[in-house]
Parts: sequence; C-alpha cells; structure tokens
Amino acid sequence: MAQSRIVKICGIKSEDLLEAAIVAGADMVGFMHFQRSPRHVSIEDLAELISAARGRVESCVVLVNPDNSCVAEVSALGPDWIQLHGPETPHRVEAIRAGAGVEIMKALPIGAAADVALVTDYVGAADRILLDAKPPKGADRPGGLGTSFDWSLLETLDPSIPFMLSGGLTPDNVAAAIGTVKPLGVDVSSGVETAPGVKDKRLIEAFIRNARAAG
Ligand SMILES: O=C(O)c1ccccc1NCC(=O)[C@H](O)[C@H](O)COP(=O)(O)O
Repeated sequence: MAQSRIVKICGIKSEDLLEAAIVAGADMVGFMHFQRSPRHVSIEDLAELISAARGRVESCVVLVNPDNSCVAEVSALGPDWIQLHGPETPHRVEAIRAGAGVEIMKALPIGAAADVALVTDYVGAADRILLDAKPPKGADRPGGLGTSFDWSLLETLDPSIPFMLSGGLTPDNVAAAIGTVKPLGVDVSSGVETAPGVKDKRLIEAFIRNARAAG
C-alpha cells in the first residue's frame, strides 16, 4: 500500500497548539530553536513539547547551522528528527547525522535551477530532504517567511529523490502544490498563522484536511 503523504506543521510553541495539530491529524510537528525566529522555543520548553509529542506525532527540532554542543543538547531531549535549516554543507550534515543519533532532515533553499542541481549532493547525507523557498537577500532568517517558489523548477529534479515541500503553503494552495509537485510530504508554518508566530487551530485543521483530500 502506498504511504500517505506526510503533513508537518512547523513552528509550534505551545502544548495547546501541539494538541490541536495532533487531533487534526498531523504526522509531524516542528519546534524552532533559533533566537531570531518568532517561533523560537527555549531548551526547557523544547523538552516539554518533545515529551508531550512522544509516541503521538513525530517531533522535529529546527536548527540553523548549529554547533556540536547545540546538537548534543537538543538530541539529548529525544526528538525524532533534527531539521538543519542553515548553510550546512553535505559534509557537515553527515557529521551531525553521525553524532546526533536522530534522523536528520536537510532543508534546501530553492530560487533558481542552480539550486535544484545542488539537491543531489545532499542525498545520502541526510535522511530526508525538505525543499523550501530561497529567502530574499537581507531576510533575517532562512525560513518561515511565507513565500513560495516556482514549483516548475522541480521538473529538472531527479524523480527518484523523495522530498518534502515547503514555502508559502496555505490551506488554499496545498492541494494544488500536491497535485503539481507530488512531494513525499508538505510542511507549513506561516500559512496556518494569523500573525508571525501565532498559529490558528482552524487554519491547521483546514491545511491538514485539504492536504489529505488531495490524496
Ligand atoms: O519558521 C521560522 O521562523 C524559521 C526560521 C529559521 C529557519 C527555519 C524556519 N522555519 C522552518 C520551516 O520548516 C518552515 O515551516 C518552512 O520554512 C516554511 O515556512 P512558511 O513558508 O512560513 O510556511
């Protein structure tokens, strides 16, 4: 039987919203640990959230170019995944994966055909690839900006590479994204918020419902 599409709700900050995502049927939730993010959660809160998620939904801690001590501190909390959302090289991703003892998702920014060509370098270094919109020059963070990229760029991607799609997804466009790109899964943050960092239960429900309906 074909695996159903993975739906990840990223940037959850509270147990209340974690519960809402689980009840709505999320497969994966993301917790940001990056000071400049409006979704940043402290190590103490990460510990609570990861423990509340355990066995109910896969948890993923998003880090940006972390040093070894940060990786060790986060992996000790026992998330299912660490997502690397910075300029980590394939070699650095491999090193983090070898030391962390948890699965590694590598986010890669897509803005042009040349970015798509780089994806292959990360296959084998990470357990999963997440393709996100390339942030505009001067952006203060590398993700969670609510901007999408031209999905047709992915037509040149090796079709044997499984990947999750993110960047500007919303309840209104997720079905079209799935139909066009046919990703392994979809990931959303801004599209289920009413303001940066403020998640909305009804938008989470609508996103998951529409993603499931798209097949
Ligand atoms: O969400 C953030 O603030 C963030 C900051 C720095 C690095 C990554 C970040 N988010 C990671 C994600 O996985 C987001 O879900 C992904 O970038 C898509 O975001 P959006 O376009 O807002 O749906």
